[in-house]
Amino acid sequence: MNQAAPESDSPKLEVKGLYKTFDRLVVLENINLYLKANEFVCIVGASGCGKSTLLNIIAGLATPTSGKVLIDGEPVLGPGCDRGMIFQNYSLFPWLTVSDNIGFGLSLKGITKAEQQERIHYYLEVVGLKKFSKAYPKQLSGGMKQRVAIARALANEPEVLLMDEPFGALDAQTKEQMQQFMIELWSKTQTTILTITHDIEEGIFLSQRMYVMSPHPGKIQEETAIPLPSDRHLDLKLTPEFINIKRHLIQTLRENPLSENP
Ligand SMILES: Nc1ncnc2c1ncn2[C@@H]1O[C@H](COP(=O)(O)OP(=O)(O)OP(=O)(O)O)[C@@H](O)[C@H]1O
Repeated sequence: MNQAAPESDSPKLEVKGLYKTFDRLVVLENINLYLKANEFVCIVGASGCGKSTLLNIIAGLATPTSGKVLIDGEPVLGPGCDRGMIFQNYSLFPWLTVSDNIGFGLSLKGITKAEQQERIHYYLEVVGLKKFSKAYPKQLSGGMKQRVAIARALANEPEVLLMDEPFGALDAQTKEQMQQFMIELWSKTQTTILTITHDIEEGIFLSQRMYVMSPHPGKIQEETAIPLPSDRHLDLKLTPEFINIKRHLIQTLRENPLSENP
């Protein structure tokens, strides 16, 4: 069920009546969603339901066929510094050190050298990589590379952080460490975060609200509140409250047909 934003609380990010068609294939149909400032929201859905297409449109990397995306009430017309994007494959510059990767966007924005250094140091500290400031990406583990990518996005101080399956390339243990890291980072920075994932547990653990997408065409099937404490530890995944939410979401996703698309 699509939900309009509550009137009294103007959203940080809003998607309104959004459709996307490739040739004659309708990939997204009437998507409506919102994020309040400082919220952590996940969109969960099966492969091929249009999650990446939706996130790319929100990022301004693709255009909708109709409908709009608003940040603080202003329409998104293309990529912008108000949105930081994290991809599954880290997308770091291999020839730059960790510090230079984090500072890359800052030098392009004309920020003074002194402020660049200040932000680099601050975000190195936030992601726990101070000792690796001079290392190159190839010297880092997958989880560390993703923390550099997150620090680089945050250093630009975006209004919203968008993450596309950010831990999908990591092994199970590192993935859980990154989920814990992300919750702590979110409490520290209070960034507004929208993540897409096909991992239901990850979605529940990270978010305050979730949107479930159904395929053919991609629609918002349900909005689900996650009424769990905001101070979360991985053991939360073993509690009856967590398992009940997981059961509900699994059953909701099972109502969907199998994907016939690539
Ligand atoms: N540029 C494109 N041209 C034509 N069809 C496309 C294009 N991009 C995506 N699609 C189609 O849109 C549908 C949704 O793809 P999308 O990658 O957004 O889904 P997804 O939910 O993110 O899947 P996954 O989790 O596997 O990445 C698929 O059927 C895909 O083939």
